[in-house]
Amino acid sequence: MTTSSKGIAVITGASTGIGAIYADRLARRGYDLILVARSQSKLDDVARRVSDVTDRNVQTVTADLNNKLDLKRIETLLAKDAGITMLVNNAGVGGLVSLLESNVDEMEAMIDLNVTALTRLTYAMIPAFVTRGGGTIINISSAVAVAPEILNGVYGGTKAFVLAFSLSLHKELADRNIRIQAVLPGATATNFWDAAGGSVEQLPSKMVMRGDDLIDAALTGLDQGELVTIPSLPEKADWDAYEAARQKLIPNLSLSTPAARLRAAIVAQRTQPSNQGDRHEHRHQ
Ligand SMILES: NC(=O)C1=CN([C@@H]2O[C@H](COP(=O)(O)OP(=O)(O)OC[C@H]3O[C@@H](n4cnc5c(N)ncnc54)[C@H](OP(=O)(O)O)[C@@H]3O)[C@@H](O)[C@H]2O)C=CC1
Ligand SMILES: N[C@@H](C=O)C(=O)O
Repeated sequence: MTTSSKGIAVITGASTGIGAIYADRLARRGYDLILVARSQSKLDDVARRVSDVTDRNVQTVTADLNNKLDLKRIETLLAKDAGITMLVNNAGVGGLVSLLESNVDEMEAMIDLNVTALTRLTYAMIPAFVTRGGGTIINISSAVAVAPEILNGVYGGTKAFVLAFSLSLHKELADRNIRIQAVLPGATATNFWDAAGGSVEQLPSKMVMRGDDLIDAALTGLDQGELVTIPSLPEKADWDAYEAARQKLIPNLSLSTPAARLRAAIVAQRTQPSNQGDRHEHRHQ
């Protein structure tokens, strides 16, 4: 077991699933841990298991990140505890059904957790990392960040936010010795599916990754310096090509004139005699 500490990793959503496996793997890599979730008993189980195997210091903090006061408590912890060197923004919930089948209040709660809590925790963490000269943030996004057609659209939107936010953080903070990684898991065998009202059993097994494989691949991506890690993607070149296509758009996303492909139609509309019929109808309504 590693004896020298790499500092403290704070993992949100560490009571089950992906977060609990991060706890195990990061402790084995020499991190002490602060584990955050709502369920104290599940956090205690994870903490006991991990500290038995690794001898690392593992603390637990119960917090509902949908609750403003609880969230503020975790923000304060991140800002104040000088031992923290890593934040894993993992807590999240999903949705599996379409707009017409889903409830807008549940969608709002999902945005509060997947987007607002993650954003506020990052805002609390970054200035502390800047002051201390560095740190690492791992943001758990999802494959649906780039494939929002697959599950519930609000869920995909929240995970697209996590990806976009991570790309921006990387650009802003690379020269501050702050590492950012966005992880985009595909379907992973955790409680996520039941919590979202479905079942992972309904998916073809060849699409579903084991949690330990997912986290080991994601941490290997981190070791290899990846900004974005899609654990199942066979060819990194495919992501690089996607990213290169996006970068190619950037110089043309804000220009003073409409594109030529649209201009001809605009000119035609503007040179047509004004639509007197419509105005006439309108006047007599
Ligand atoms: N499983 C999958 O197929 C995929 C998952 N992901 C993402 O991975 C992340 C982890 O999910 P996963 O491990 O699969 O699912 P789980 O349901 O197993 O874990 C979710 C974790 O988040 C915690 N959590 C949920 N709501 C809150 C809350 N309001 N406040 C604090 N903690 C909360 C849960 O703990 P507690 O209930 O104790 O609060 C639990 O520890 C999520 O962000 C998810 O979107 C991304 C792609 C695929
Ligand atoms: N990424 C998974 C969920 O978030 C999926 O692709 O099913």
